[in-house]
Amino acid sequence: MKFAVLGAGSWGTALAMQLARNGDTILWGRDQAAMAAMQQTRSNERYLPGIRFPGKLIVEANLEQAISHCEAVLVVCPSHAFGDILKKIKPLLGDRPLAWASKGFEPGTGRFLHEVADEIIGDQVPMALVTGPSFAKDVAMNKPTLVAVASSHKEFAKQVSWALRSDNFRAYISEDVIGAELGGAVKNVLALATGIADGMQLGDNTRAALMTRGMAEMMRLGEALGCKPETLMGLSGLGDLVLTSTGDLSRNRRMGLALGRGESIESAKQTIGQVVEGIGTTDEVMRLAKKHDIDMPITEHVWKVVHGELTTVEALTALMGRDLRPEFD
Ligand SMILES: NC(=O)C1=CN([C@@H]2O[C@H](COP(=O)(O)OP(=O)(O)OC[C@H]3O[C@@H](n4cnc5c(N)ncnc54)[C@H](OP(=O)(O)O)[C@@H]3O)[C@@H](O)[C@H]2O)C=CC1
Ligand SMILES: O=C(CO)COP(=O)(O)O
Repeated sequence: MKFAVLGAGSWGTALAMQLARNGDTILWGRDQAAMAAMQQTRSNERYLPGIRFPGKLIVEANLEQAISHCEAVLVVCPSHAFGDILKKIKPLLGDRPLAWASKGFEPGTGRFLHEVADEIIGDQVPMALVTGPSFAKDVAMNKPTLVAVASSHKEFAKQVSWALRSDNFRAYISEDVIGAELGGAVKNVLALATGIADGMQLGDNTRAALMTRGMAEMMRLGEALGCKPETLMGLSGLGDLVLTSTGDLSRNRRMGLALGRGESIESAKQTIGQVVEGIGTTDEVMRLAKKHDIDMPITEHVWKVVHGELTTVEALTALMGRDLRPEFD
């Protein structure tokens, strides 16, 4: 199946490279000059410097051309741009199936990306999402990686997983779309939390505690939303939480590290220079937690730090001072 990958940031480029290890794959990005440079150097020097594209990766700066020459579309943009891109491609899509690999919620509404896709594209075509513990750089460098492909269309999920499959890449399929999306979003907030703790040099015990109790928050919210617990304990939940809470390639973790050292969000954003989904996701997870009356203290205190209501030290003191309770309710 020939994919057009829409979004030529680090993850779109890495996924296009992975697909191109198996066959012709189109990579589209909105920046004409950047796409011309990619075609010339056969690499994405801005986001993945020094890593050369496979021969079967086709660089395309024209959106209509990209879609008309593909059999399926994979959208890999930041979550805030997801709805806009879908509106743009809807008239071009025809009966081509649609996948995405963005992680997060629609800003301002807290809607899952599959809800946004359902509203804009409807049941016109099969849809799937790719998620799980996968740093773009490692995938681009062909390091062994496992992801999950979630879809209510089992056949399309299988097609996506086969298109991605290689000696160093495996994609497991799942039918739990909400669970897969929830894990990939909430872990961004928890990567901020563990990053903050590490930036404050609180030590290994604190990181383990935040990951474990953060996982409990994810499970509580997941239960309220009807997710399968095993999805959250799998690649798209726990797997991605471990990766982004411990791996310094994570932009969310690096944002947390900066906040923990006392830097501002704006200055950390400048230094990171790429999308940090967790800042917006914190708002949307809090919105969901309130709507479903779920206690998510770590998320709540990350929210308070991000919004300047508490310093990192005050947030730590408040979390450590909570009433004692059973580990499992
Ligand atoms: N990087 C990673 O390791 C992983 C990322 N993800 C997820 O993938 C998504 C994309 O992240 P990533 O590629 O890393 O982000 P980057 O910051 O590396 O790149 C973002 C890309 O999106 C493009 N973009 C931004 N707004 C629009 C728009 N309105 N229309 C079209 N393109 C747009 C940017 O274009 P321009 O360069 O012109 O600004 C840029 O190419 C995020 O949701 C992220 O959480 C998931 C798994 C792994
Ligand atoms: O989702 C990711 C890896 O699975 C990337 O995480 P960051 O967005 O924190 O870099």
